[in-house]
Amino acid sequence: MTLQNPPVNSLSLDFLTEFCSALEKLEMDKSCRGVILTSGQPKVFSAGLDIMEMYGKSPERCGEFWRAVQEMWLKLYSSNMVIIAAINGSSPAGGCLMSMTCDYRIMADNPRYSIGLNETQLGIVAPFWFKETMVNTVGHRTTEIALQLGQLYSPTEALDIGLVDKLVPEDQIIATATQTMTKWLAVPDHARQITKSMMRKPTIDKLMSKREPDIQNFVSFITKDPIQKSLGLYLSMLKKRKS
Ligand SMILES: CCCCCCCC/C=C\C=C\CC(=O)SCCNC(=O)CCNC(=O)[C@H](O)C(C)(C)COP(=O)(O)OP(=O)(O)OC[C@H]1O[C@@H](n2cnc3c(N)ncnc32)[C@H](O)[C@@H]1OP(=O)(O)O
Repeated sequence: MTLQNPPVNSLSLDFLTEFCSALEKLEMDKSCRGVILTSGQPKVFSAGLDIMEMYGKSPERCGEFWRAVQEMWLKLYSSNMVIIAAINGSSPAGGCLMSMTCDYRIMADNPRYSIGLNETQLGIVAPFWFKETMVNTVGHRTTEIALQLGQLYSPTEALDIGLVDKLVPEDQIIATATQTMTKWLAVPDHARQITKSMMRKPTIDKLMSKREPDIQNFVSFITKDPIQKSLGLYLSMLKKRKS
């Protein structure tokens, strides 16, 4: 699957809806046992959640957006398929979350790229299921530091902490992902799928049982004046940096 939402693959409501529907089709297709997730945009895997979906929007619209974010996470994290992330660009916040739901992460070895959950840098807080996905990936202590600082890691740093599994030159990323997929698909599906589910079920069940309160929490948090102000400042910083 190639992410195509120019310029930076930000995760808008429309894009998330289309992504989930495409993933669901593959999940139901018995001939499809694995997916390589990559970006069709230069330099960026995904810029994370579309900040415009959280800025100046009605509570109803924010709720609808958050449900779509939850759905994307649930579909990816609980997929029966082998999902390999071929991270061919920067992957902050929601982009990092998306990468962490995959079974294996291969990143392009380019020091200009970065990956991490940088929410606190925007004045927002990564929700419990973002946090737990990271704990499940890199452990508790590393997550505590990463989340409080809103740390973005270079590919080499990400490899050191286990946030990604392998670095390769960018032009070898799909070939390496394909070789890796062959290895993963050599394991009998049922045994691998049950094992994956055993590892991830507690985190998935927790969000499933708290979906509505999590949406309400998000809406009441994101629509608060100081949070809107922080997002506005961050957006203007992004635009200024460009000029
Ligand atoms: C008490 C507990 C309560 C819990 C409540 C839960 C609350 C949780 C809430 C939210 C969680 C959010 C998670 C997120 O994912 S937030 C998004 C964070 N993303 C970022 O910080 C990334 C920002 N972008 C960048 O750093 C760069 O754009 C980069 C991805 C590195 C690409 O750089 P470059 O190639 O140089 O491109 P530009 O910066 O020039 O960007 C091009 C245009 O795209 C716009 N842009 C960039 N990112 C986003 C985005 N995430 N959303 C919307 N728009 C984005 C950028 O402004 C440029 O626009 P323009 O061309 O109009 O200037």
